[in-house]
Amino acid sequence: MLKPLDRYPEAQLAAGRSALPVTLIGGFLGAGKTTLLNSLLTQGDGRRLAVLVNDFGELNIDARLIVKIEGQQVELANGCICCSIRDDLVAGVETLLASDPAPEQLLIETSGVSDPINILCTLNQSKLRRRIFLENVVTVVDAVHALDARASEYAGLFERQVRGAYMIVLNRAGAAGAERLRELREAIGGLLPGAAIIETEDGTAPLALLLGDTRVGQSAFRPEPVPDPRSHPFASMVWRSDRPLQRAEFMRTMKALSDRVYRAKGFVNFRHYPLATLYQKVGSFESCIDGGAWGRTRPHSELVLIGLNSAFDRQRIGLALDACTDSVARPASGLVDGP
Ligand SMILES: Nc1nc2c(ncn2[C@@H]2O[C@H](COP(=O)(O)OP(=O)(O)OP(=O)(O)O)[C@@H](O)[C@H]2O)c(=O)[nH]1
Repeated sequence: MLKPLDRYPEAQLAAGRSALPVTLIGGFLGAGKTTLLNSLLTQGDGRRLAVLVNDFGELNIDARLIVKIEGQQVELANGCICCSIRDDLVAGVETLLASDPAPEQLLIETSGVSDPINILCTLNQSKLRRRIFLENVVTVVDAVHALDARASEYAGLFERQVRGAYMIVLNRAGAAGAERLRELREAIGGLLPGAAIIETEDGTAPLALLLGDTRVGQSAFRPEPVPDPRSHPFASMVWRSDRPLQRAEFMRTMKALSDRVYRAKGFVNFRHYPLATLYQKVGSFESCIDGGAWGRTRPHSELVLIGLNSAFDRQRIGLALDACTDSVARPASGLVDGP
């Protein structure tokens, strides 16, 4: 049997060309894509990695959360690489291909609303077609929240993300419980029979497994036609303020906004706290961790918020957050509409 990391040169020879292997990491909003990517980057295997990250919102928070690597990194924000910013995807990959020294592996983290099949079609139909080689398509599934997707407006997106994968990473497996995991495996099996499924907590999958020979590797991109680019029902906004946030009020407000805001992330400035705080929300899960010193940057808050189009009232969300700041007398915040 081939050792997992020996597999790529074999595949490259079989493909009869010298091409950059690409691994796509997709999955729904907050499923754990960045966490998985960081785990892979931290493990490393000696190859020079290039990373392309796409955030759906106007700010690319992920780019600030990804661990530093030796190789190159390109960040794309303000749209989704599967539909609205396809040209940017192709240009981003081109930039990475041209970097010196040349990368030996490209990892693309898609936005949480991306359809992997659509991305593969874009790459397949681009001038890059012969310069890259599809190594793996990994879809990260949030084991706690994913079953809710089946009865939601984004059920179709969930299905396409699973069907488009070569390998499924079931993240937050510990918190999901055995019964939910069983049900989820069954649902995934129905969409992608025989899928290779790895259960993880905090995205800690062995690098060798993701690049290894347990998946059914593909030597060519998929030829299917590009589906309707308007098919995902999500909207985003950025909320900013220079005024300190009252922490308890902010946490209460974010909870109250749960029916409209599914995903939120960003760095915030809590009153009486000297450091930045990285705030993250995925469904009902929230976390606040140390976001580092402000350094020369003036303390401020900057949050990306994403929710279903049908319930996403930007003005109301903005006003609710404004009301959590120290003084509402001075209008210092700015609202920016996302895609
Ligand atoms: N409890 C728990 N939290 C997790 C796990 N994996 C990720 N998280 C947290 O969930 C939040 C979202 O994780 P990310 O890795 O940023 O998710 P993502 O899929 O990249 O999110 P988007 O790119 O915004 O769609 C972060 O606060 C993570 O620390 C896990 O296995 N268990």
